Amino acid sequence: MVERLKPEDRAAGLSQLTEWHLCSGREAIQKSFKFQDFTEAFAFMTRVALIAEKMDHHPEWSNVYRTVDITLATHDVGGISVLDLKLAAEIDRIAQHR
Ligand SMILES: C[C@H](O)[C@H](O)[C@H]1CNC2=NC(N)=NC(=O)C2=N1
Repeated sequence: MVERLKPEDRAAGLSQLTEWHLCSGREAIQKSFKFQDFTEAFAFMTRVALIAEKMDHHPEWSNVYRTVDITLATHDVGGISVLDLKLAAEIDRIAQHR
């Protein structure tokens, strides 16, 4: 079972990511993505969904037109684990190759 990260490890991991923020009032990280249009946003979500399923680690997200808001947390440990940092990095990689 994956472990909940200690604050210092969490901060170190976050500093390696671009524009992911700690949520206020909840141990989770979040980032907002904006695309050219709905089709681009949904194509991105489809790619992320396939990676998430492969990792067995799933985002909380919402989509409004061309914006996708993503929150990552590890429900099994009630906080942030290395899986959230890995998925965030994968999501950024996907967003860059659009
Ligand atoms: C049984 C299964 O491995 C777990 O329920 C997985 C599935 N996807 C998950 N996704 C996220 N974000 N957190 C989890 O704790 C989690 N657990």
